[in-house]
Amino acid sequence: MNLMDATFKRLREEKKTALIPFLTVGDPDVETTVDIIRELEEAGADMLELGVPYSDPLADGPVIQRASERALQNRITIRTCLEAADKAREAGVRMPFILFTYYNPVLQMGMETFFAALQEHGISGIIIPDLPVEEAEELGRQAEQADVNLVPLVAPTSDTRIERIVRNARGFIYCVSSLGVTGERASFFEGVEQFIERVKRHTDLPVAVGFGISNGEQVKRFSRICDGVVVGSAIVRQVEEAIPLLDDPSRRKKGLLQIRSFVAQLRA
Ligand SMILES: O=P(O)(O)OC[C@@H](O)[C@@H](O)c1c[nH]c2ccccc12
Repeated sequence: MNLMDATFKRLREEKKTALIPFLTVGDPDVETTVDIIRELEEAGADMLELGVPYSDPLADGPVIQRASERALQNRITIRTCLEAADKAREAGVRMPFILFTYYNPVLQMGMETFFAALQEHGISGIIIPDLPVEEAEELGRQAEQADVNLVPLVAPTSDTRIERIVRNARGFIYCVSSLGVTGERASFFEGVEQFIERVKRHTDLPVAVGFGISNGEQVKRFSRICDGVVVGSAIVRQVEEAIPLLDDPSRRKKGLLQIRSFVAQLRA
């Protein structure tokens, strides 16, 4: 059991749903990312997806694509993301970190090096959206040895493959609420709750939902049936809109508070 598992256990005892933000590391810069991580925890985040910016974010909508472009100007790599995690720990942040990366940067780093680095930096989980299912088994084994949870994504179209996808999962199951790319959504398809219930029948692990969730109403709706709710684009947009404040030392605190209050109202 690692910090992520212990956190889900505590939240279940408290009958609370985990609020799981996603942030692109290095947007607008690493120091600001560390400051934002602290604000997110203060605002009630329970664990955090640390996004490794990537040049070809196929599954991402415009908000996160723009964040990746800004972050890539700072040449952010998996290693810089792990260093940012360390800096957040040094700043007193205690929540579990989930490294979110496309598969290519992992292949470039090499599996052994990648998992050794995750272990060294105390990363509790990884999400790799474009990980081929046939490679998930081997990667799951290496993750298990490093005490890192390989969190699988299950899409509404995964139907017959849900069983196979969740079989060697650890940590939690990430139900993708909608088809298409990430990005705030005003509504979700009719059967989204039934889809989540179907996934829950195939696993004893906590089940979280993400994609499109952008306000307190939607968080509340999914908190009724999920152990976790992921919010990415809506928060990344807050970061984007706050950049002029964050870049101005005299208004930086105001920018950070703007992001914090957005996340706090998601929880309310
Ligand atoms: O941005 P949204 O719509 O709130 O969705 C969460 C999402 O940002 C995060 O989990 C994520 C970022 N990039 C992804 C690519 C695929 C699946 C999930 C993701």
